[in-house]
Amino acid sequence: MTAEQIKKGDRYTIEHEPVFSIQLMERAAEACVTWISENCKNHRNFAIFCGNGNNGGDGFAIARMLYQKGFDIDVFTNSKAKFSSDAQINFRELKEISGISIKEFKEVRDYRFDSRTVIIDALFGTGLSRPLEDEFKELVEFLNNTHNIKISIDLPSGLFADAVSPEGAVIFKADYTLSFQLWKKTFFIRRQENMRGK
Ligand SMILES: NC(=O)C1=CN([C@@H]2O[C@H](COP(=O)(O)OP(=O)(O)OC[C@H]3O[C@@H](n4cnc5c(N)ncnc54)[C@H](O)[C@@H]3O)[C@@H](O)[C@H]2O)[C@@H](O)CC1
Ligand SMILES: [K+]
Repeated sequence: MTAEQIKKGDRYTIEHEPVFSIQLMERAAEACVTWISENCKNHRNFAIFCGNGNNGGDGFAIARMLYQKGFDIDVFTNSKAKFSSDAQINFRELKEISGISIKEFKEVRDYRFDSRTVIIDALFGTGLSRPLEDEFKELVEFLNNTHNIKISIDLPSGLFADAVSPEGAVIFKADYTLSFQLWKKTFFIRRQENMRGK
C-alpha cells in the first residue's frame, strides 16, 4: 500500500472506531514489544533511535514497554527537535522514567555497544519526504557499520514507503522490519528487497 492509503486507513480507524491516534501508537508499540520479547530472549540491552515524528513516537513507547519488561534501555534522540504531538506525549512519559537513559544522537560515537545490544530504528517511517542527509545520514551510516542486530520499526529509515530511493541513498540495514498493517509498496521494489531484512 502507499503511504497515503495507509494514512487514510489510520484516519478511517480513528474516525470509525473509538480510538485516538495515541492509542493506535500504543497498540502498534505493544505489537512490536510482543514480537521483540519473544524473539530477542537472549538480549538484555536495547539502543533505540527515535526521530521527531510518529515513528519516533512508536520508538519512545517501545522503549517504555521494554523497560517495564525488565530490559536495559538507552534512547537516542534530538531532544531539542519539535516533536509530533503523539511523539511528544510518549517522549514526556519516557522522561519520567529515571531508569532509562536519554541521550542525544551525537553521543552515539562514545556509546559502548555490547555485541548483544539490539539496535532499534525508529527514526523515520512513512513520513520520510527526502533522502537522509547530514546528521541522519551520518548516524545511519555509523549504525550500519556496527555488527549488532538491527530492527526497524515500520520501515527501514531512509527507505521511501512508495518510491524507489535514489541510487546511493543511505538506508538503515535492518535484519528485521516490524511493519504495521499491510505490506508497504516499497517492499516489492526488487532493488530494495534486501533492505528490510525479514
Ligand atoms: N496514526 C498513525 O498514523 C500511526 C502511525 N504510526 C507510525 O507513524 C509513522 C509515520 O509518522 P509520521 O507521519 O509522523 O512520519 P515519520 O515519523 O516517518 O517522520 C516525519 C518527520 O520527519 C521529517 N522528515 C521527513 N524526511 C526527513 C529527512 N530526510 N530528514 C529529516 N527529517 C525528515 C518530517 O518533516 C516530519 O517531521 C509510521 O511509519 C508509523 O511508524 C504508528 O504509530 C501507528 C499509528
Ligand atoms: K524506522
